[in-house]
Amino acid sequence: MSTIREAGTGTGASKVMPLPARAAANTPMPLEHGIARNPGMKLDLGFLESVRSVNRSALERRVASLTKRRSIKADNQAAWLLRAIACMDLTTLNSNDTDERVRRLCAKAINPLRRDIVEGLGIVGETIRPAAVCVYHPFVATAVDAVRGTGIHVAAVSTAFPHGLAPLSTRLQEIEASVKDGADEIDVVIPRGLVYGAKWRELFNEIVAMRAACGDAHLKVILGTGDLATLRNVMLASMVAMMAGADFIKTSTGKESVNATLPVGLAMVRAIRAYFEETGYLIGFKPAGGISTAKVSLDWLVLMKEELGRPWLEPALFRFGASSLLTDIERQLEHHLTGHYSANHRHAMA
Ligand SMILES: O=C[C@H](O)COP(=O)(O)O
Repeated sequence: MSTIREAGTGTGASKVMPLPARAAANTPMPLEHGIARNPGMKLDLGFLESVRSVNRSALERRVASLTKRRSIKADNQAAWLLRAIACMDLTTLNSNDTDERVRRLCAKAINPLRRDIVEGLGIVGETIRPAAVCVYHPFVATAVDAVRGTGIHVAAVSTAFPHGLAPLSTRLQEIEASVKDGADEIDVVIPRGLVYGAKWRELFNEIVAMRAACGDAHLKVILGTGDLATLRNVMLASMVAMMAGADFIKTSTGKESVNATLPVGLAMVRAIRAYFEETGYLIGFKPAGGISTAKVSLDWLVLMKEELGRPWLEPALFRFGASSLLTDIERQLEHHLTGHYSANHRHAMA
C-alpha cells in the first residue's frame, strides 16, 4: 500500500481565497500562528438591507460542477476520508441517549477505525480521531470524563435544542451549565421566528448574550436552514450570527425535515467569505444533519477547498455534524483495502 498523501493535495490547483487588501489590513493574526477568535462587530443593518436575493440556480450549478468535475480516487480518496474523520463532531442526539451510550460513542471517537484497517492503511501511531463528540447537556460531564486527555473536544447542544423555544434566560442558563460541566464547544439554535419576522436586532442581541455565556467555549450557531424558507434568509441569518460573534455557523439540527444540503451550504460559505472580506476574521462552517455517506462527505470537502481554500479543511474551521458518517467511512476504507464491503454491524457505533 502506498503512502497516503495528505488530503487537500489531490483535486487540482485550487488556492486559498485571495486576501483582499481591506481584509489584509485588518487580519489580526496570520494563519500559521493560529486562528484569531471572531470578536464580532456592530450589527450592520445597512449591509443586511443591501442583500437583495440569492440566485438558487447559480448555486446549484456551482455545486453540480464541483461534485461532477471532481473525482477523488484510491489512496487519495482514503486520505480525504481520514480528513473527514478528523473534521467530524461524532454525534449522538437521541431521546433515548444514556450515559452508557455516550461512553460507547466516546470509545469509538478515541479508536474510530478497527485495528486491521489502521494497519492496512499504514497509519499505526498516527492520531486520527474526530475533533469532538457532540451530546445533549445532561451527558456533557460523562463525555468530558470519557475523552479526558485525548484532545477530543466535547460539544454540547444547548439553548433548548432543537427548537430554541425557551425563554432566553433559560437558554443562557443551559449554556452556562454545559460550560461548567466542561464543554469546550456550545452548539446553539436560533429561534427561527426571529428570522421570519426579520427581527435581526433581537437575533443579534440573543447571540451576543449566548457568546458571553460561552466564555472561552467556542460558539456554533445553528440556523435550522431547512426551516428558513429562503436562501436570502439563510444569508442574512449567517451574517447576523457572525456579526454577533459566532465562531462557527452550522446548517441544521438534524431534526428538521430538510437538513444539510450543498446549495444551502454554499450560500453559507459565501456569507463566510463576505464576512472575511469585511473583517479579516475566519469563521468555521459545520454542515450537519443527514450526512451519512463517505461520498457525500467528499463533496463537502471539495466544496470547502474550492470555495474557501485549504484552511477550511482543518477542524479549527470545518466540522461535519454526523451520527452515522463514521460507519460508512470505515466501511469504505475497508473496501479500499480488501475490495469487500462488510456489514454495518462490523463497524460498531454507540
Ligand atoms: O448536529 C448533528 C446532527 O444532529 C447529526 O445529524 P445526523 O444524525 O443526521 O447525522
